[in-house]
Amino acid sequence: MQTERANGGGQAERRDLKVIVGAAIIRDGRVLACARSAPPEVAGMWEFPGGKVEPGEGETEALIRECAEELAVRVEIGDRVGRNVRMAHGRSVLKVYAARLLHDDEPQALEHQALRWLAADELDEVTWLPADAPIVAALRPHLLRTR
Ligand SMILES: Nc1nc2c([nH]c(=O)n2[C@H]2C[C@H](O)[C@@H](COP(=O)(O)OP(=O)(O)OP(=O)(O)O)O2)c(=O)[nH]1
Repeated sequence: MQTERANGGGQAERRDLKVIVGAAIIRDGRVLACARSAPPEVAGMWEFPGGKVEPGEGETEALIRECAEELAVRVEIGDRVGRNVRMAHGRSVLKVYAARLLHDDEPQALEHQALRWLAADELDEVTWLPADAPIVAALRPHLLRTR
C-alpha cells in the first residue's frame, strides 16, 4: 500500500519504501558472497544473501528467514555494515547487517549459482551488484579487524 505524507516543505514523501536486507555472514575473517542465478540481467553477479522484508516482519526476522531459505543455515544477526543504499530510483533501500553462522551450519547454494568465502583482499575478485559497492567498501576494514 502506498501512503504519502507531506513534509515541512509541503512535498510528498513516499512511505511505501521497500526494504531489502542482506546478511554479511562472516567466518574467520571472510565474508560469504553469493552469485545470483536470476533474473538474467543480474545472473552471475554477486550479492549478500537476503531479500525483501515482508509486511509485518522485522529486519532481523527477515534475514533469519532468508538465510534459512537460501542457504539452509541458522544465523545470529549483528551490527549494521555500511550505510543505507537507495535503489530503484529511491523506491527501495538496501540495509546490510553483519551475521555469524550458528551451530556449525554450512551454507548450501539452494537458490544461488555459487558461493564464495572472500577475505578482505579478495572482495574485488567478484562483480557485486552495483548497489553493494559502498557496503563492500565498509566491509573491508571490518574483515581485517575480525581476522
Ligand atoms: N539479497 C540481496 N539483494 C540485493 C543486494 N544488492 C542489491 O542490489 N539487491 C537487490 C536485488 C533485487 O532487486 C533486490 C532483492 O530482491 P530478491 O529477489 O533477492 O528478494 P526476495 O528474495 O525477497 O525476492 P522474491 O521472493 O520477491 O523473489 O535487491 C544484495 O546484496 N542482496
